[in-house]
Amino acid sequence: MAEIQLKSLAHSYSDMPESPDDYAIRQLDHVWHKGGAYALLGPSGCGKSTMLNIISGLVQPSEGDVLFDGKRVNELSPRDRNIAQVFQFPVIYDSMTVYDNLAFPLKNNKVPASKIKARVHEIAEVLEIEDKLYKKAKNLTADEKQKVSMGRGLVREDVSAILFDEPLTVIDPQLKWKLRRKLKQIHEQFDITMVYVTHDQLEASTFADKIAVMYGGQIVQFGTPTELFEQPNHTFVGFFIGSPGMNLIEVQRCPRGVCFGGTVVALEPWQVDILQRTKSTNLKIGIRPEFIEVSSVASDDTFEAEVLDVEDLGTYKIVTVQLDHERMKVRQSEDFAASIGSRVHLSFPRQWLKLYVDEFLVQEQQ
Ligand SMILES: Nc1ncnc2c1ncn2[C@@H]1O[C@H](COP(=O)(O)OP(=O)(O)OP(=O)(O)O)[C@@H](O)[C@H]1O
Repeated sequence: MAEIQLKSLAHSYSDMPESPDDYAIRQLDHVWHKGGAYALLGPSGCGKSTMLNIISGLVQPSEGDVLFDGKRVNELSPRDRNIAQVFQFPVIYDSMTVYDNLAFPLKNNKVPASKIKARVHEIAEVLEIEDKLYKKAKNLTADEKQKVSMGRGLVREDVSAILFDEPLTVIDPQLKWKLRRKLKQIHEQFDITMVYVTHDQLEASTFADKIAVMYGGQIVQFGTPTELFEQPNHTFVGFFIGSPGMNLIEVQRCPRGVCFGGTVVALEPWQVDILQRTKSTNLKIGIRPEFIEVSSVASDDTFEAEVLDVEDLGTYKIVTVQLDHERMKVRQSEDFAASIGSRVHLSFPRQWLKLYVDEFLVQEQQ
């Protein structure tokens, strides 16, 4: 097990990158700590697989260093890095039995036969495939095959880390949840550094203690699921995490706050202070649907809006409102009764109203 550090890392698939857009990974520093359960979450094409392949050694980064426990491994082959990688599709030998598939990485490493037997049985038990051990792999279902693929990664006790690249893509939706729980349990039992790539926020937050959100070749936030929800560092995190995502509104500077259309939103003095010191005109405010308060009566700090739509999701409602020329989503309890076309009064609790300059969160200096 190792701490994996990425230092000034960048990667371009082009031989002659000319602009930041030519990079699949833009320069970043990051540490995956020893024994952590991490998810790497982001949309298609943001650079997740590239990052995993750089860690495992399948791809050589064009710039920067990969360090395992402080030692540079850029020149080491994937095999010498001792990384196990589980891909979207099972990588197993169909003609071999499940037992031989699991034993293979250990035989390769010259582990004594008695040790191999004990370890293969231990892993098969954890993955609940003990009764399949002496079956040919080709006779297994897709999810059983993927379990064997995972088992081949888990069976080696000397691995630095296990990297999962969307490992549940081929798995039946009902089994996905079970396998995710299994992986989490395995992590707790074996205490291995695990990095799990996915574009599914639910998958990321059920597996990982901390999630790295990737966007445009950068890690825009690394935090717990709660931190990503309550304090999105970047507009993309606000938009991508949550269902529906954060309401984001383009705004201009106004005395004591910001405005859009004819609406003026007051901000905290420290936010106004920072606004006055920045030149950027790329300004947004963000608030999650869960944090907007709705009332039928107006008060000093409320904004009048029209109800455009009410979507009943069984245990709660998602209400679409129009404030000025902006549409916003608001999450309300089941007993929300205002009808479409009626007027409601919104308030934005200050602690949940975020200000973004150039897409990044403006934070109070401690
Ligand atoms: N071998 C390659 N040669 C050239 N460009 C590549 C190669 N592999 C990936 N890319 C490009 O690098 C960028 C990042 O791709 P990558 O596969 O790392 O993203 P991803 O987040 O894993 O996407 P997905 O979820 O679709 O697998 C994309 O623009 C992609 O087109």
